[in-house]
Amino acid sequence: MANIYYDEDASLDYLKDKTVAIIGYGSQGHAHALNLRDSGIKVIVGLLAGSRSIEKAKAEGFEVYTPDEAAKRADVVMILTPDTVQPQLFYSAILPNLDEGNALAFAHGFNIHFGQIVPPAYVDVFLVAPKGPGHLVRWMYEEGKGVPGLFAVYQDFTGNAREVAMAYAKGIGCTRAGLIETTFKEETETDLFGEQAVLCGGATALIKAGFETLIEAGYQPEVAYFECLHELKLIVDLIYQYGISGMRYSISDTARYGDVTRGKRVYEAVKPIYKKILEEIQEGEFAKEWILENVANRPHFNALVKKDEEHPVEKVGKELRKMMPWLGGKSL
Ligand SMILES: NC(=O)C1=CN([C@@H]2O[C@H](COP(=O)(O)OP(=O)(O)OC[C@H]3O[C@@H](n4cnc5c(N)ncnc54)[C@H](OP(=O)(O)O)[C@@H]3O)[C@@H](O)[C@H]2O)C=CC1
Ligand SMILES: CC[C@](O)(C(C)=O)C(=O)O
Ligand SMILES: [Mg+2]
Ligand SMILES: [Mg+2]
Repeated sequence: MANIYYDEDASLDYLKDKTVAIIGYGSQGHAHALNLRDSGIKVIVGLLAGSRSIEKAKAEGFEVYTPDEAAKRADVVMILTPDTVQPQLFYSAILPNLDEGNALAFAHGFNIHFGQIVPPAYVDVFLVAPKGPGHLVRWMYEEGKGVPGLFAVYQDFTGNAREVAMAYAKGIGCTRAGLIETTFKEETETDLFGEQAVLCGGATALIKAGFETLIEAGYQPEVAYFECLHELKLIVDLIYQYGISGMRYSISDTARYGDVTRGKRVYEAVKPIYKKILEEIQEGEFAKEWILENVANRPHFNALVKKDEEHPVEKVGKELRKMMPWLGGKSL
């Protein structure tokens, strides 16, 4: 079993008297910056001139510099821009401003693992990857809770990289929920697999396939929405809180029987596809495709996202969610 680290295992002292530069102020960027600051760490933000997020970061009380200036002023530089723009940003603005003994940090191992960023030997290199979307990293921290996370050290120049990484993870709230040590390879491959096959790609595929099946058979779209999308959250909440067996305790035995027998068929259909998706990740095929898609300005990606934005499940959902004011929540 993996060692799992909690608050008492990590010390914020390793970030005391250090300045952390958060480069990028999006989903993860705003959450790391705010949580670290609330944990008593000095944080500055690095954003390109003209960046849309400058106003937000300033309004939330941060000193905002250009990425090169932020890197120059910092001891720890955490890169939280989209993965595909990180190499260009790293070589143009960050690398020239890294001093000996600084730390270069990531929330995902993609660019190091796939060789898109090659760090200099005179810095520490680590990752702290929360296992949750950035907005939840912030909201849960504010509620005194945390999102679990992984950390890995790729390069330990100072001899303290591991302790600094764990301090960083504590500062953003991961050690409240559980922090696991990993490698850049394991984090990168499992994270890509999870988001493609299960969490995002897999879940949305199940929703769309279920919704379409019911609509095509003549059932009302609103009924299909409640059945295949809305209730999924309620079922997953039970699994999240009580495990699969706990969820099965709350559902009817008719549902339980359908779950274990029909679910098995879905499982058998999906498992070989999952293996193929994982292989494409491990062999760098997915990384190459995604990097080249960006070089071409994302034509395939944009077309697929647009098609899904126009899916009837989105149209129905928009209307039905208006009738549930408690879903308003905080804005993303
Ligand atoms: N999203 C998530 O929850 C998770 C993300 N990660 C990892 O965290 C990292 C950050 O991801 P995420 O938070 O989604 O990123 P976002 O897409 O939310 O980052 C947006 C920020 O990056 C800035 N930015 C966009 N393009 C550039 C550019 N070309 N040069 C400089 N800055 C730019 C944006 O500026 P502007 O405001 O001008 O657009 C904005 O401040 C990635 O490595 C990702 O894999 C890891 C775990 C979960
Ligand atoms: C599930 C998607 C994710 O890996 C995440 C929020 O953890 C991401 O890259 O955004
Ligand atoms: Mg992830
Ligand atoms: Mg990811």
